[in-house]
Amino acid sequence: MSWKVACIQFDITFGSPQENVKKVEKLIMETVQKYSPKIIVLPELWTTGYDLTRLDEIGDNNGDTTKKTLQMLAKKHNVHIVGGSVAKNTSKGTYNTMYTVNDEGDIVGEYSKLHLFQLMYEHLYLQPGKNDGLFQLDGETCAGVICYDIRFPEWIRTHTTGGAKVVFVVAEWPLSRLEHWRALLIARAIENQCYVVAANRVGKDPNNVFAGHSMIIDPWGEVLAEGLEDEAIVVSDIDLEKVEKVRKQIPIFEDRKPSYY
Ligand SMILES: O=C(O)CCC(=O)C(=O)O
Repeated sequence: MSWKVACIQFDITFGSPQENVKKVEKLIMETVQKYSPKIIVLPELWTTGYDLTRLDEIGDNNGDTTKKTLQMLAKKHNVHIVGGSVAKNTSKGTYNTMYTVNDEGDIVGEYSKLHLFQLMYEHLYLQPGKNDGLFQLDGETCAGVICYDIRFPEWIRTHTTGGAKVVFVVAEWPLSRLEHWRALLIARAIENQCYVVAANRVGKDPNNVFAGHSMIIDPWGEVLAEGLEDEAIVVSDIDLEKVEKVRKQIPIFEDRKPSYY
């Protein structure tokens, strides 16, 4: 199985869902026209940005509007969409939630960020998720995680021991820690012998400048495509058979000693 994947890295208008939805509709159309990808990946909190103090007002009730929008776009353009994440408002609080929709418009994945990033005050405004990020696309097991999650190798390992061959990462990662972003993503790909497909926003908000540098990394740790710090579509083909090849060459999953860890 080979897929063309496209990460759309763009600047998010702070606290303005309507504007951001319009922009994403246009960007998805352009991406499909230019590259015909099988999968499109969006960044974290792409409808609101980090306007955390106003999430009650600008978050999405149960994610309903986001789900409808992504379903409509996936069907219209015949593309799977790993829909970044949005603020989902519920009676139990607000979650930072990723929806994945297949090209038939079915919601195949819903994951709410588990590790909340205290440095950006997420723990004061958001609830941690309780489910894993595994989902199926074209019969292949994939996983989705959100930004700070990549600092927790045990979490990503849970997904790859659960069968994931591709780990999608969606983020609003600041430029000041760009080298952490790059190193952590490459390490997660090497240690799990999986593809890592990571979409990060660019631009700035009142508190941060964001790094961009969306990356597509193969199971050997080679960077197949990488953005810079401006708006871009980062595209590569990924061949899922390479996961098996690398796992045979250095059989990490066979050689693990989980009873000692
Ligand atoms: O871990 C980091 O340095 C950045 C994490 C982050 O920005 C986030 O989770 O939103």
